[in-house]
Amino acid sequence: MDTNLSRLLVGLSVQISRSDGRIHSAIVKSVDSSKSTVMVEWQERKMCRGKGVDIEELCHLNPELLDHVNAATKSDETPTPAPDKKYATRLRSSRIPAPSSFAFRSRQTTLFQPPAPVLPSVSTVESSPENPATICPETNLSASSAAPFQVQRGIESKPPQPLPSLRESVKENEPERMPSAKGRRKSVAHDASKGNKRVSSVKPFDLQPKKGKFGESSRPNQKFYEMIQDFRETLEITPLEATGLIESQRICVCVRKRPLNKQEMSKKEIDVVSVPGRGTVLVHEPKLKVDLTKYLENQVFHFDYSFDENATNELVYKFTAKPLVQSIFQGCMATCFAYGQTGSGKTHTMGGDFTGKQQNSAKGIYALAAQDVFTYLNHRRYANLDLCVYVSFFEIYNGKVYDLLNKKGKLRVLEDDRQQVQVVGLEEVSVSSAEDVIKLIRMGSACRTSGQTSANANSSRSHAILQIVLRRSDRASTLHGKFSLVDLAGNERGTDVSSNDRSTLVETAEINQSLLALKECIRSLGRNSDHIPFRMSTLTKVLRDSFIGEKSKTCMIAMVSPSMTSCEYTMNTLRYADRVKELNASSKAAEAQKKNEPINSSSEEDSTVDTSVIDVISQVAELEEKVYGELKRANELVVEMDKISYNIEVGLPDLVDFSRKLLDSVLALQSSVETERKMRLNH
Ligand SMILES: Nc1ncnc2c1ncn2[C@@H]1O[C@H](COP(=O)(O)OP(=O)(O)OP(=O)(O)O)[C@@H](O)[C@H]1O
Repeated sequence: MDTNLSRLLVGLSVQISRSDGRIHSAIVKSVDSSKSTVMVEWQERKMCRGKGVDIEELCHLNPELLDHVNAATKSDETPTPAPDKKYATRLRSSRIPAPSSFAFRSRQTTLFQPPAPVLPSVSTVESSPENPATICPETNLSASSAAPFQVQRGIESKPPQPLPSLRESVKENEPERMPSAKGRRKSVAHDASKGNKRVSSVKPFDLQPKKGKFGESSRPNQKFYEMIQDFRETLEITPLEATGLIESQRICVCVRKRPLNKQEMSKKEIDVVSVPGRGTVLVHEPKLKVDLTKYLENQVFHFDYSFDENATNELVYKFTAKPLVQSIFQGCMATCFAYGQTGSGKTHTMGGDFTGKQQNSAKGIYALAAQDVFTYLNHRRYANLDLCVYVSFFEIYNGKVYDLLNKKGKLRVLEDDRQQVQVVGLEEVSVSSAEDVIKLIRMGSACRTSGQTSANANSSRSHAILQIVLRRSDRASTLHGKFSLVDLAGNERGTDVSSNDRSTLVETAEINQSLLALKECIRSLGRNSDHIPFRMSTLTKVLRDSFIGEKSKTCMIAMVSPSMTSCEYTMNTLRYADRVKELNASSKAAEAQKKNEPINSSSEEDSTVDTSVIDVISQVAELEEKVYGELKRANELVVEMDKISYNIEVGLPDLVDFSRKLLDSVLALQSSVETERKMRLNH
C-alpha cells in the first residue's frame, strides 16, 4: 500500500494548515503509511521548508485525496493503475477551498500578527529533498528547539522587525482542534455524509494508534511544541554580540534562560521561552479554551539584555557585572543580584558551572569580578588611589546573618543613630589575588544552607552575599567602593518545598518577604525617592548602602527555567523583573522632566512619554505602596496568629491537665463539705 499511496500522492500539490492558522499549498514529497503521515515541502521566502502532516488531516483539507487513499488501501486486492496524467495535473493545479471549520480558524488568526519572517540567505539554509530532516524541524524532534534559531542566527543584514510592545500579550490561535480518537472518527463520518461514501478506507489510518515522530504520543505536548516551533520560525534573532553594551545605567535588568536539563529532556518537556535578542524575552504560554482547543498566549517582555540558553557565564558577566566592577573604582556602591525560581541557575551564574556536584568556582560571576578587580587595581588610572581589596562572604537565612568565612558564626545587624547599618563582627579578609578570592568563595559556598525543593535537589534556601570592598591604605581604612554580589534564595512558594513543615513554611515566608522588600528598595532607588524602605528585611538592611546616594548602581539578572512546567514561575520572575525595569524607565522620564529637557531626543519612543504617563506611573506606584502596606500588615497578623496558635498548641495539654485537677479538687471540696454537713446534722 505504501508504494501505491506514494505513487498516487507524491508530487501532488495539496493544501496544508500551519499552526498559526495559515493555509497554503505544498508538494507531497514522501509518504509514511506506517505513521499515517506524508512529508510535504513548500517554498517560503526563497527557503525550502517542510513538515510531516497527518494523512487524515490532509484529507480534511483536501477531500479529493480520499479517493487516492481509498484506492491505495484497496490495492492489496486489486493493483491500482498508475494515475491518469490528466487527473494528476488537475489535482496539482486545484485550489481546494478550506472546509468551514478551517475558515473559522483563519478568521481567528487575524488576532495574531507575528513579526514578519526573516529571509535567511540561500546559503545559510539549503534544502535537501533527499534528506528532509535538514529542512523540517518536525522531522528531527530530538534536535534542540534552537535549531531554527541557529538557522537564522547568521542573518543580520535585515533591520529588526519591531516586536509587540512591553508585556503585550499576543494570542496565537490554535488552528486545529485536537479531537479524541472518538472525535476523529466522528469527523470522518461527518465528511462521509458530505459525499465521501468510502469512509471505511480512511478508518485504518484513523484507528491506528498515533505514535512516531509526528504523533501526539511522541511527546506529551507535541501540538504546543509544533506551535511554538512555528512561531519561532517567524522570529528574527539578534546575537548579543551584535548589539554591544548599552550606556551605563543606575539600574540594569536582564534575563538569562538556562537550557533544559537532563531530567526535563528525559521527560520530553517542551521549551516555552524564546530569546530573540535585543533584551526581548517571549513566553509562549500554552492555553486551552473551554472547548479544549489549544492555543498559545505569547507574552512579550523587554529588558536591557536577554541571554539565551547558549550564553556562557563569561558573556553574561561582560554585560552585567563587568561595568559595575569599574564603577566601584570610581567610588560607587554596586550590587548585582541573581534572582529567580529554584533551579533556574542563580548559583550556576554567580558561583560557577557545576560538573555533577562539583562547582567550578573560577567560572562564576563572583570569580570573574574578582579577576577584573585585580586587573583594574594595577591599571595606571587607579594605581595612585592606593587601594586595598577585602572580601567578606555571608548568608542571610531566616532573617539571621551567618559569616560564611568564619565557621558560620551568627552575626548581629545594628543600625547607629546616623542610620549606618553594621554587621557586627563580620570577617573582612584582605586578599591580594583573584585566586585568594576563589579559595574564599569555595570555602564559603561549602557552608551555605541548602534544602530540597521540587525543582532542585540542592536548593539554596538562603541569600548569599559576597562583598568585594575597596579601602584606602590610610590609617582609617576609608571605604572607597563596594561591590555586593548576591545569590538570592529561590522565589518558590511554600508548596514547592518538599517538606512542608512549620519551619520550612516560615523559611519560605521569610524569603518572600525579603524579595518583596528588595523590589521595593530598587524601585525607590529608581524613583530617586527620599524614603528607601530598607528596614523591611535583613537583606535590604545589610544592603542599605546599595540603595542610597548618587553613587549606587544595581544590576538584576533574572534567571528563568525554560520548561512548560515552570511556565507560571517564569512569568512570576519576569513580572518581578519587569516592575523594576518599568520604574527605571519612568525615573528617566521624571529626571528629564525635573531638568525640563526632552527625555531623549534620539529615541522616538521615549519622547512620547508625557506628564500624564508619569502621573499614571506614580499613581500606580502609590497604589502599590498601599497594597504593600496592607500586605505587610496582613503578614504581621499571620505571624501573630501563628504565634498564638503555637502557644495554644503548646499550652493546651497543660490547660486540660490544669482544668482536670481543678475539677478534681472542686469535687473533693464538694464531698468534704457534704461529709461535714452530714456530720453536723447527725450531731
Ligand atoms: N545556564 C546554564 N547552563 C547549564 N546548566 C545550568 C545553567 N543554569 C543552571 N544550570 C544547572 O541547573 C541546575 C540548577 O542550577 P542552580 O543550582 O544554579 O539553580 P538555583 O537557581 O541556584 O537554585 P536554588 O535557588 O534552588 O539554589 C544545576 O545543576 C546547574 O548546573
